[in-house]
Amino acid sequence: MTRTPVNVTVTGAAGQIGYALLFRIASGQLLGADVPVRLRLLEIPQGLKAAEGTAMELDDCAFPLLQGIDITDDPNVAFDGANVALLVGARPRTKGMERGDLLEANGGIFKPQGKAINDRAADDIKVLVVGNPANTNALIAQAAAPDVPAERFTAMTRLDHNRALSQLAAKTGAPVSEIKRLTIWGNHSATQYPDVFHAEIAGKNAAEVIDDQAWLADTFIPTVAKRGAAIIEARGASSAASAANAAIDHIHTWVNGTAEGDWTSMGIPSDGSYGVPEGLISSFPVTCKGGTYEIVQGLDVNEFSRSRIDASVKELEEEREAVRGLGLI
Ligand SMILES: NC(=O)C1=CN([C@@H]2O[C@H](COP(=O)(O)OP(=O)(O)OC[C@H]3O[C@@H](n4cnc5c(N)ncnc54)[C@H](O)[C@@H]3O)[C@@H](O)[C@H]2O)C=CC1
Ligand SMILES: O=C([O-])CC(=O)C(=O)O
Repeated sequence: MTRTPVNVTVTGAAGQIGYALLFRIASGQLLGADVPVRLRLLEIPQGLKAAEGTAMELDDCAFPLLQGIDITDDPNVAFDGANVALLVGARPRTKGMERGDLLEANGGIFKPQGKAINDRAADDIKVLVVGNPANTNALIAQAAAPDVPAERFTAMTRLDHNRALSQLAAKTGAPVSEIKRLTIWGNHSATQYPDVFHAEIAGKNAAEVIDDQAWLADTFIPTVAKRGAAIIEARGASSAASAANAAIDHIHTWVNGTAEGDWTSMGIPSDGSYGVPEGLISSFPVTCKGGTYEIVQGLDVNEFSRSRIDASVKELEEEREAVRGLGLI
């Protein structure tokens, strides 16, 4: 194999998403079946031993594309020459923790990681933040990386997008492959807005095919928005394999493009489109081509959608104010 390997850094590598993610990256599902990769695993000191165990298992798979694995607790080493960074490791909310405490604890993780990306990553670095609160953690990392183009910092709403596709398929009986142009707007939180008004099911407008406004408002939207909590309730642990799958989808689409006539959802820095204040990392409908993305423009936003997008964006603004108040951005 003559092609230079792509350096993929994964933080929180010893966690449950990491375990579901690394084998798929090493097998070629992230970047393509002909793209060799070198993995850089970042963990906190207590996680290093488990990460070493995972690396042993990766070795035991004898993946032809895997050109090396480095394990470290130093962000400057982990992000050195990184082309793709998956920021998965985060401080989970624990009992009695206030929202401000959570943002502050995550600031302690994402600010130094953003700085290390700024100082060490390759010029073509693409960053996906998975660790919650993903949109605001992405904002913190981005603010600490002033030399990296702002649009390289993205947050994951692809899991929400995939959840919404699946719910629509179950409701209408259409295969997932026939559902296009769905959008998740806003924050990766319970305020997110899964929008079907521009979606198509087998070429027909999804809202018209469903023709059930009450189901959309009272079943579909809350089911998608609260799916993460429902999984935690059922599994006793948060989504891991589906989150890893969505992370693979997010980067794969960003690098390889969206299909003609379709789009996806990504948390990206707003350029002010659709009234979302500039700079907020909010989910939008995007098309990807040649390793870049663009917000889909010109969609009509009806009153029902407007109020829901505004509510989620308001939450993002509050999170931004909170981290600003903490001096994190
Ligand atoms: N955006 C999304 O759609 C989703 C986001 N998530 C979020 O993803 C995150 C990870 O989830 P899990 O893997 O299930 O958690 P986990 O707790 O199993 O693993 C997290 C790992 O991160 C490591 N870690 C903590 N601080 C770190 C640091 N500073 N540097 C490097 N590693 C660090 C921990 O040692 C641990 O191994 C959580 O914040 C979760 O809420 C989960 C599902 C979906
Ligand atoms: O709340 C969590 O940790 C899990 C999460 O983001 C999701 O499943 O969407």
